[in-house]
Amino acid sequence: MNTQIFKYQQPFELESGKQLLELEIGFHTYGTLNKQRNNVVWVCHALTANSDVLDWWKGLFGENDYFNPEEHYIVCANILGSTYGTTSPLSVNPATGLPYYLTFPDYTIRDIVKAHQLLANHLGVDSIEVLLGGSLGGQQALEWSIMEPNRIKNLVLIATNARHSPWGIAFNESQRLALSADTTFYNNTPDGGSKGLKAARSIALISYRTYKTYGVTQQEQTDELHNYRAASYQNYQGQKLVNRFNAYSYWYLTKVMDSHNVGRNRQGVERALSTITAKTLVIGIKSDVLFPIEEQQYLFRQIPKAALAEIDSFYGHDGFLIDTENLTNIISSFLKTDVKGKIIDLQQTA
Ligand SMILES: CC(=O)SCCNC(=O)CCNC(=O)[C@H](O)C(C)(C)COP(=O)(O)OP(=O)(O)OC[C@H]1O[C@@H](n2cnc3c(N)ncnc32)[C@H](O)[C@@H]1OP(=O)(O)O
Ligand SMILES: N[C@@H](CCO)C(=O)O
Repeated sequence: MNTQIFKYQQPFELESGKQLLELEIGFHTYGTLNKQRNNVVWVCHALTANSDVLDWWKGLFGENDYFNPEEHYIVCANILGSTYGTTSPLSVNPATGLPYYLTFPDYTIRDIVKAHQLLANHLGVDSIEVLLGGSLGGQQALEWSIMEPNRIKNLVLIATNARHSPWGIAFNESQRLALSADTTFYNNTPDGGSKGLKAARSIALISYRTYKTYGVTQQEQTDELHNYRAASYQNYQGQKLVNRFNAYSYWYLTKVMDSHNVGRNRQGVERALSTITAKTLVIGIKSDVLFPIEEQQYLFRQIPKAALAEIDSFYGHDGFLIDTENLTNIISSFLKTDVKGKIIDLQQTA
């Protein structure tokens, strides 16, 4: 299915006080909005995905999956600064007639959500039955539920946090060091910084997997002193991202992740989380080293109507994209549950 484009032809004000003169948002919808307007499932995607959620979240989203276009009106929008249809550092700045590259303004998770609110208004989506996202997508979903509590009925937060951690920022900064060490990053060409991007993805991947994942999938079969499998894997994965992404979007998106702090200008994180009215399911992955389980346990304790599920995944953080059978079991039982009190501890239902 092709990406649709929503054009917002007015200045778009950012949290920083800066503005984009024009905004385009790439998005996908599947299914139809029903008469009661209560079948909207809105997906917030993570760092490098796109709006075609039926393509990258198979097993949870699809014709024969729990979230399907037959029953649901599924919406997913590409995030600000990404490369799949939404205004990004590779877009032309109307003020100069040239691509932004590193003159793209800094922005935050709140700006991404604000853009998606414009799209929701445009689509006539005034109530979201289920808002969900993992990782950076979960950060957006959490922000949205605080910015517009009345629009969100059910909230599903997977492998995410309330404020990006010093550990997470350190990983992101290490990736930006890799990007900026590649002098072609300053060439201002669409493929500038490709070698840096390859290194950055390699660094990031270590935080998305675990010691055990590598031990099982990349174990050497011989005593050779060259061509280690783990080394080949890092190169392969780095190049795979270079082939479908760009260094400038990656630079800005890592900075966006660093900015995540639901407590900013809201009298702190706990106060902000206490204002969420959606029935909320928090899912944590026990093997996640980037967004450790303590971060989801914290969300569970602070959000008023919250349930918690902790899952085992062989993959670590990226388990949120891969372990869809587990997610389906947990999310479907949560949505059937009537939350009356503060605590529903689903733990692992599957
Ligand atoms: C066109 C687009 O826009 S696609 C956008 C969709 N992307 C997203 O949604 C982003 C989120 N997705 C992801 O991060 C990933 O795709 C995940 C986490 C879902 C899955 O990761 P994968 O890379 O598929 O899994 P995994 O870590 O097991 O790696 C398997 C790949 O590594 C290759 N590989 C494994 N070991 C090695 C090795 N030692 N040396 C070289 N290559 C290796 C495999 O052949 C396989 O290659 P393939 O992807 O070409 O089939
Ligand atoms: N693997 C994810 C990032 C982890 O949240 C992505 O590339 O979007």
